[in-house]
Amino acid sequence: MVDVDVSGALPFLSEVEQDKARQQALKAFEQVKHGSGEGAEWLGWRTLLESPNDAILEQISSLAQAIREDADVFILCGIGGSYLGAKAVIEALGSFFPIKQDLEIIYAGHHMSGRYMDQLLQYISQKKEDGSPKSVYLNVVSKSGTTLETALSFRSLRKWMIDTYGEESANRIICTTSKEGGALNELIDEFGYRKFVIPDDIGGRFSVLTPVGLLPIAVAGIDIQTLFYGAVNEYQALEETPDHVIQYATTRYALHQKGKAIDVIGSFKPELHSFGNWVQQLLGESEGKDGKGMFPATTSYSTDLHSLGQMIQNGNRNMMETFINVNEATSGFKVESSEKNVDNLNYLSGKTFHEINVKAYLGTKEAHIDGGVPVVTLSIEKLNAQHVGSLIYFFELFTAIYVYCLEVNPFNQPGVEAYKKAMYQLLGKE
Ligand SMILES: O=P(O)(O)OC[C@H]1O[C@](O)(CO)[C@@H](O)[C@@H]1O
Repeated sequence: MVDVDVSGALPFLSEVEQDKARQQALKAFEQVKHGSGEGAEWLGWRTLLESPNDAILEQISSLAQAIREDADVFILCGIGGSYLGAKAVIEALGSFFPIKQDLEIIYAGHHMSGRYMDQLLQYISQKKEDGSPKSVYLNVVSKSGTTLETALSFRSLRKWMIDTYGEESANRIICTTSKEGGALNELIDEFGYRKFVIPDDIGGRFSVLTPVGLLPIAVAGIDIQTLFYGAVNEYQALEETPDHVIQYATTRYALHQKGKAIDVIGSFKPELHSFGNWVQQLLGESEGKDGKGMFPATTSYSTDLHSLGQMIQNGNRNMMETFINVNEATSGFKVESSEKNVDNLNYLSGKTFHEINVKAYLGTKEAHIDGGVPVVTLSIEKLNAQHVGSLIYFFELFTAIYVYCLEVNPFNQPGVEAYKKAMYQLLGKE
């Protein structure tokens, strides 16, 4: 289970403030549980875990295995919830550096850089060392099937696939979209592309445990059954004993009520950087409505202590901080002893980087609290598929509960349309 430590935030809140917020969080949890809150038709991310569909997990795993055996490159074309969850898990559990001969995952469709597309097409057109062409698979993910960034990139990539592989391209293009509607479904009908369905009752940012996230994650070689059942376990545990998630929601809500406007969400594990980006969308699109919500800012430590650390320590006291910790070391890499000790680092000889990093976390936490920043720490035991699955569901449930505390519908994102409307007008779309 995800562990929650709010002791670094409680000194900033009175008992009355905590009690009031706790009542609101308990009420919000009941709304989620009984589907009685606004937007309850979007609770499919819970039903998914209540009644797991092993057949779909199996289907995804075996397709992923076939792709892994044949592909050199797997392109995931999507934006927002259609790629952030997969990227978060792949980076959390994968390798920092490409392993030779291993399949390469490339992201596309998440911006409109022509230079990126140009270079991507050149890159996938390059021959391998033995002179043979690269074997490329393309997974386009778009619930609406109309998102411009994704659709534009898919148009170019699909053309490249057809030019390169001819009819066989149909076997190499996999579409993940809604059951019906949207341009993608028309292409699927016309060209017979393989299709995975995003359930209607699950919004993009809550979709990582559907084929949206699971196919790319499985293609990356990660055990999706373990990931999924890690989430199922967390779901079951929190239905029984929601104390941890309620504590976090209570604390964050009380701090927001007291005027905190930014939640700096950081980890001392750089492999969790993209996980922070996933949380950022989950919270940002869910809570940022009606003039309410905290700005979710993602940081990666200790790197960002040398860029944002000053601001967090001494800047405007309008922020709180959420640390995401992993208790167990992910490597035993050690500081070696040096005969001459010119750099004066021998006092650390024999210690692991993990041990030093833990001290950096503890020191940072202490300093930030002293500097007036309330701190909450969320911890998982190990960085593996099971615990990352737990963390995913924990954040999903937390988001729903916390946003209901604000009396806001967590599951829509009406504000995203404003830029689209203005952009399409400028582009002359009819
Ligand atoms: O899967 P789609 O429909 O392409 O949408 C991608 C993303 O765009 C948004 O709708 C915002 O425009 C997100 O909520 C979503 O995750």
